[in-house]
Amino acid sequence: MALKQLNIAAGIIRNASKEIFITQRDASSHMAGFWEFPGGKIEAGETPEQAVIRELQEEVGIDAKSPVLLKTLEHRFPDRIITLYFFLVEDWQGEPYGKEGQPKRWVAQAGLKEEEFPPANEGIVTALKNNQY
Ligand SMILES: Nc1nc2c([nH]c(=O)n2[C@H]2C[C@H](O)[C@@H](COP(=O)(O)OP(=O)(O)OP(=O)(O)O)O2)c(=O)[nH]1
Ligand SMILES: [Mg+2]
Repeated sequence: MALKQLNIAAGIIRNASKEIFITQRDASSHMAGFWEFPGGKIEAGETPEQAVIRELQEEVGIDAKSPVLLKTLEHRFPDRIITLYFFLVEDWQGEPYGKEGQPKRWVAQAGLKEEEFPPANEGIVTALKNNQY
């Protein structure tokens, strides 16, 4: 069986106090219960930047301005290969919230924990913790 190939755009929403807005994945979803940077699948005909702007409107209710691509990571799960495009979002309109009813919280960048995120996020979480971005 061919592996599913998914392209995902996610937003690292960071405020002036160096806190990052994260949300928890639904119990019924892939990677259920893990915390994530809000985002989702890049649709046909969309650029990763267009996708992250749309996903942040849909999931957390903000209009992201000038997202900056920080890092692209590929991860192979038993049933799928995903490519993740992580964007830094420091400029937006609105106040992020769990628009789909998902739990959310602001967490200090230095207090991020790799084990709270899906395995594909390890590289980006470590880089953020180490103040690489
Ligand atoms: N948004 C997001 N997804 C992540 C992260 N890390 C990670 O492995 N993923 C994986 C989990 C999922 O397999 C995939 C995201 O897909 P998704 O289910 O959120 O897609 P979507 O928002 O378009 O949702 P849907 O329309 O299919 O319900 O990427 C992350 O930090 N943020
Ligand atoms: Mg999503």
